[in-house]
Amino acid sequence: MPSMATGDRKNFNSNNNNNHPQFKSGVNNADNKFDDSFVRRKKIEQQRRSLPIASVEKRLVEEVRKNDTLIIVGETGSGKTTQLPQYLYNGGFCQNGGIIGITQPRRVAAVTVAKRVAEECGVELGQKVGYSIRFEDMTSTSTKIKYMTDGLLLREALLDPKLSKYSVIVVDEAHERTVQTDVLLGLLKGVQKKRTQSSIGSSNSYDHMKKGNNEKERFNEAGKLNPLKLIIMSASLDARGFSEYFGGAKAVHVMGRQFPVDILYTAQPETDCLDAALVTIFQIHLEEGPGDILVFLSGQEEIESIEGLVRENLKKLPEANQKLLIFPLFSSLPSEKQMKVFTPAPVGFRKVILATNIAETSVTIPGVKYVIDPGLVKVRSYSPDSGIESLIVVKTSKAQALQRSGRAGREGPGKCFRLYPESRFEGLDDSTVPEIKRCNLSNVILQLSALGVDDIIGFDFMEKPDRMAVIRSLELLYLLGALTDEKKLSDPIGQQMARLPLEPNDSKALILASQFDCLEEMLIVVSMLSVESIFYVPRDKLEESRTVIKSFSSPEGDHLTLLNVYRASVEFLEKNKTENGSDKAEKNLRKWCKDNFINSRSLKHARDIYNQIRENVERMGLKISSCGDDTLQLRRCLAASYFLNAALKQPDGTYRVLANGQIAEIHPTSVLRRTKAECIIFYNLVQTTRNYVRNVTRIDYLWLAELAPQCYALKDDKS
Ligand SMILES: Nc1ncnc2c1ncn2[C@@H]1O[C@H](COP(=O)(O)OP(=O)(O)OP(=O)(O)O)[C@@H](O)[C@H]1O
Repeated sequence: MPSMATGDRKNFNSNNNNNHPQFKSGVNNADNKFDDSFVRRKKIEQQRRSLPIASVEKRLVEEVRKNDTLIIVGETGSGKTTQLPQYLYNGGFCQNGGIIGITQPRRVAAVTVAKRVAEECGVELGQKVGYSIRFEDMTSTSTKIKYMTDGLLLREALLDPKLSKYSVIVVDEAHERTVQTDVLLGLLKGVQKKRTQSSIGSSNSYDHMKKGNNEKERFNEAGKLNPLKLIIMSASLDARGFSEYFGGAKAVHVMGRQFPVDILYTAQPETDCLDAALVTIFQIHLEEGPGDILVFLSGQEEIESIEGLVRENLKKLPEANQKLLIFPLFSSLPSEKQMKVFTPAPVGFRKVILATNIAETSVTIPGVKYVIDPGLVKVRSYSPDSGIESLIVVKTSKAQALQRSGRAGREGPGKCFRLYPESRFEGLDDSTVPEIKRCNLSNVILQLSALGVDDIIGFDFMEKPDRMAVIRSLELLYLLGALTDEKKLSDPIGQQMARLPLEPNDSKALILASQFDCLEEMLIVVSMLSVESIFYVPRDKLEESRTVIKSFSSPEGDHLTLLNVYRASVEFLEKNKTENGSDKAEKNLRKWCKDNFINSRSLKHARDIYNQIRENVERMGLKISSCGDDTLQLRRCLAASYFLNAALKQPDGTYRVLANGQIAEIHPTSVLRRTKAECIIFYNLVQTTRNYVRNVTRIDYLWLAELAPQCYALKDDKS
């Protein structure tokens, strides 16, 4: 655990190679008291006009008109994400009823950018400007500029293979090369071809299109679907690679950054990054001028650990120096708490935001002037040999470092403190290894199969995934019964799995649960697992929370514990509704959550997800029945669905994953951490300093051969 002696400092070397002209004064928190909506609109207008991209608006619109595919590279903060869609809208790209769709790799970016653009346009969010992310749709029939996650657009392609409602699609932050982006790029290439060739008579999508209001107008005079304009965008893009992939597509560079960012490096390598981050936070707080601090950390654990340390150290400072507000930001944090980060600090206070890389691209956090970058990131990693996907901490790439420093200097000049020497920066990889090269591909394969792509190896990927990883994922889908011997989507299981917006294992669990008569319970379990951190325990209440949380614990494991929490909350809510009415009941539920150390937003999110998946399975005609208190059925169903995540206890108390021999421990947050069941199934494996399995349930070893004979019948893995 890092500690900080008063007076600790880090020595930084500055490498300010920004030869930028003098900048205008930035927006300052102190202005807030004058912020009425008129002043704010004026300020926004002025800000928009001063963005580097503003000077090339006409040229960009012209280039999009002339080229079906365009690659745009421009510095972070130059205005690509917020401005280009507005330019295209004003340039008439929505006139024929089409929509401009902009994809983002992350939900938080899609939401916050849409909010900003709606504000810039002076419209209500969800009208002309909206966003759509999994389980949350903030669009309407009037939406013309739609921000969304790349995964969401992929799902839309399942229903409308020609993406016919879009006139333009902008793939933003393409440098991140998430697996969804890569699949999307291949798909969009195909869509462009189809759109160019299609005509009313032969178009399958015409029936689909007739349903809309103005949709017929999207056909040109020759009766063809208008071509799809495709824009690939980023600050740190290998423009040549993308251009080659798109058959020599034109690349344009938007020059200039709005404000300079001074880059500083530590003089020496840091052995303890958390400690270095902590010292740097206080160094900035005590020595630098006004401005908020954004710190990039690798995960929730590190964030919570630093949060506690900052609080402790803050108390030791004179009262005048204690005006530092701490905001965590990570993906499983309830969205309400995530959004708090974006509200300005009160006058005289400084914010410090402790974030994972969800704050790395696209987002502008108002007030941030200082960025602290320890240079590490947690990524998905997949071993085709073991078939196990895990999370590991690795060094960032140069592109990521650039994106991180780009979060400063958006409203005024900024500083980025890299917690490593400059020589290490030089040695970093230019760009991040595409996720498709390091993740389990079963979901991608399932989605592509549903789109009629059976030959995954032959699919037009920008970079081909590892052959072995494809084979492993095909195997998994085959074992789950989603694919036939001919590698086609099976009917009905594969078809049903592809229709559910979930990972293949979860979809299979729901389908099987209808046969095990426990779909009601499995819907709850899968929804609760989708939101990750249901319990929220402040650091100073660890002891107290243990007793409270114990009242929900099931000796059978975490899945049943989550079920207990959900059921208890529904019971509380229903009873309260009868006594106090809906609004009061919801309010009381939030208090109940707080008293029980439950994250109320996560629980609400789980309820929303539950309702949505329930609708999905109802539409699919699955039988929804409940096993009541017969939880044996539910555990057997979990074993039948997550059989590849089965593990056996070893004499030393660790567990051996049966499918690949990997050794892991039960995560400290699991209710089975102390009881040590003989045989378990787990939901996921996390690799930090050790291997941990999370969300664990006790099962009977013999069930595996009975319920998953395709995997276990002939083996005797107990030896
Ligand atoms: N929510 C916001 N609040 C205040 N200013 C904002 C907000 N969103 C954007 N801006 C302003 O608009 C500028 C351009 O933002 P935009 O996201 O369009 O840039 P970008 O070129 O896409 O950057 P990046 O490559 O980092 O995503 C920012 O630098 C900032 O000055």
